Amino acid sequence: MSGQRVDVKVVMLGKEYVGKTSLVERYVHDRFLVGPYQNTIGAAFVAKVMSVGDRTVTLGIWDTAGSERYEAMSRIYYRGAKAAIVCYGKRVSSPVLEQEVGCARLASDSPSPWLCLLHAASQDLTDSSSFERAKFWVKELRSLEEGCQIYLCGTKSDLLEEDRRRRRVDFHDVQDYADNIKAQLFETSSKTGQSVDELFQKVAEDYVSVAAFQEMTEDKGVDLGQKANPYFYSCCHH
Ligand SMILES: Nc1nc2c(ncn2[C@@H]2O[C@H](COP(=O)(O)OP(=O)(O)OP(=O)(O)O)[C@@H](O)[C@H]2O)c(=O)[nH]1
Repeated sequence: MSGQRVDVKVVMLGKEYVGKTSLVERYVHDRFLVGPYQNTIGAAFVAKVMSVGDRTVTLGIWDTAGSERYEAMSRIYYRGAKAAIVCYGKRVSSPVLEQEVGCARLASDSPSPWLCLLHAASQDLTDSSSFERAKFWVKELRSLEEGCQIYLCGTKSDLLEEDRRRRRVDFHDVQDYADNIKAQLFETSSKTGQSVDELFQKVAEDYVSVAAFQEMTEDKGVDLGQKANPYFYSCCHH
């Protein structure tokens, strides 16, 4: 990656355990890692080269740590980002969590496996909502990073496929919220790969559209007809 130019800085934001690292893993390496949950410390960076039509676009993806302990660091990583993928998870009912929590406990190398169990449980069973945390990041980005396009991402959709009653964040409520903040909404599964490529492809396509629009306005002035597109519209305000 050294010397390679990154076209689009993308930052992954969202509560711990929501599935940000898994999303990046699925997109970049097309794999879903099973095993004990390993929280991100600080942030991780990866770049991926992709095509949009006849253009080559390099996404530079910063995967931040979801733990509130690292909140100040996440702020450093979203500076100058052109796109933010803000993740929220559907809260799921206890059978799945018990399974996940159990895995964390059994597989842990920790000398105190019960501490590990309690830690994992507190992240979902007693957690109010990762959606609230997503809103927190959206608010920050809106006020501090106006040039950053936001993509809301509902993760772990495979868990819902198993049982629709597990849905805790209503899709239509989120869609309304996404419309209000002019964000695009995706529901993904890193386990099955559902909509993961589409999400990152959209990020790159939007970058190419905006770059083309900027070139056009620099050369020929603004075509007001283009402002019917909400993405161009918000772009014109930056
Ligand atoms: N079933 C299912 N589990 C998932 C999915 N994505 C992530 N997970 C699981 O959820 C747990 C947390 O995933 P991570 O990707 O590490 O979460 P994160 O948001 O990066 O967490 P932090 O690094 O703490 O911020 C792991 O045990 C994953 O295997 C998914 O799409 N489906």
